[in-house]
Amino acid sequence: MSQKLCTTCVTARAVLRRPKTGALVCRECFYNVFEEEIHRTIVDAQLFAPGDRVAIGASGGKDSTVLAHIMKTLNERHKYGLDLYLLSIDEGIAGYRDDSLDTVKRNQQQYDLPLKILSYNELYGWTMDDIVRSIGGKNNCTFCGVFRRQALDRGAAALGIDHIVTGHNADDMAETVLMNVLRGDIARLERCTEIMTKGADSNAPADEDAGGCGSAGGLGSDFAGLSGIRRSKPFKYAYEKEIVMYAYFKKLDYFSTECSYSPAAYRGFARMYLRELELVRPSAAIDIIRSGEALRVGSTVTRAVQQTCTRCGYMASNELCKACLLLEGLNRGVPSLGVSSKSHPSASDAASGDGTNGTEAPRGIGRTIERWTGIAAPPVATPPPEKRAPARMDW
Ligand SMILES: Nc1ncnc2c1ncn2[C@@H]1O[C@H](COP(=O)(O)OP(=O)(O)OP(=O)(O)O)[C@@H](O)[C@H]1O
Repeated sequence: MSQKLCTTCVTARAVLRRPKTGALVCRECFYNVFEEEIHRTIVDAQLFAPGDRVAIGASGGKDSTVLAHIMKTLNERHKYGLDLYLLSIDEGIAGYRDDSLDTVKRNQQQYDLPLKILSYNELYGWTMDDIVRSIGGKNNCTFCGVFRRQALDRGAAALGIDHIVTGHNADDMAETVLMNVLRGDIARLERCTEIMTKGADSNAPADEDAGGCGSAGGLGSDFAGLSGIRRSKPFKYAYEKEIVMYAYFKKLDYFSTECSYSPAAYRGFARMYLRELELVRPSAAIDIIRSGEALRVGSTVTRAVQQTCTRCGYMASNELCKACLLLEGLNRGVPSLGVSSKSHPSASDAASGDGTNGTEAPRGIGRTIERWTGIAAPPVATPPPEKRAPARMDW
């Protein structure tokens, strides 16, 4: 196969078989087609308007690193006229997020984008390490997903940004559809394939739609305006494998270690199921997304009525938003408060809600790409030496 020509340019040697289409392509044609598919997604969904201030949710992982690279590339190439920023949340997980944030700081230099980092500690007075010490290893992803969502909203609002893009990809979307089907969450199923949401997050776990906070540390009730923050997923139709290949061939600098608190989440089962489906039907992820998009939910299905959190003023499905409830439980030493919700998924589900438990690029990525494509991978790119330059906080 390695001697075959690219089926697009019919000139250069093919270096990979696209997982999405099965087409043999050379490196340049792969970059081109991958980037232009994202551009098409953005244009078709009318995600942006000139002058928009857009924050890229940057975790340092493969998806958001490729997203930052592509958003910058397309913004310049197609003159979107966007003001781009990197927005990172430091959950306070020693040995994981501190290392991935080092990657984001390098990305900030590489892409020359302003970076804002907000930490759980400064927002809530708790790091994830503190939370796990307090509650143990079981429900921590619920806290993390809910708090991250709020932290991203808060960071964006503080910067006058009304649009956050995240690196959720086609595999994430398809898994979410499957999970909502499997647990019978019809109301969420209706919304989970939307490319853009405003306020409530269709992927959010439990009552995470509420975002919000109720920090004993006194975040106050300054959530006015946050309900207007848009979230979108330009990688909605991009296959995770192709994102990894793009990062690999472009030698992008990303962090590929799994979160130390990542449990055997329910999403993991959906992911395994999707992988098996793809063996017999490579288009399974896109087909599942399309099915989700075409679904119309009957009027008899009960949908949560959106309210305002009486404590912090943010959107909620109950008197208190989920974040306020969780924080209340932590501060009162009753961490189970707000974790179990009859009508909502378990804590392990929550790991997936904000995309907090996505599949990382496996180690030995060269070997993996070889397995996926059947083509010998080039030598592994070593990340550039760490520069340790201070992050630019020029908001
Ligand atoms: N700590 C964070 N700070 C900012 N954005 C985040 C953070 N964690 C996740 N995100 C956003 O949510 C998306 C999905 O996150 P998830 O945890 O599922 O990771 P992933 O699928 O491995 O993505 P990535 O490879 O970008 O880490 C990320 O691509 C990123 O845009």
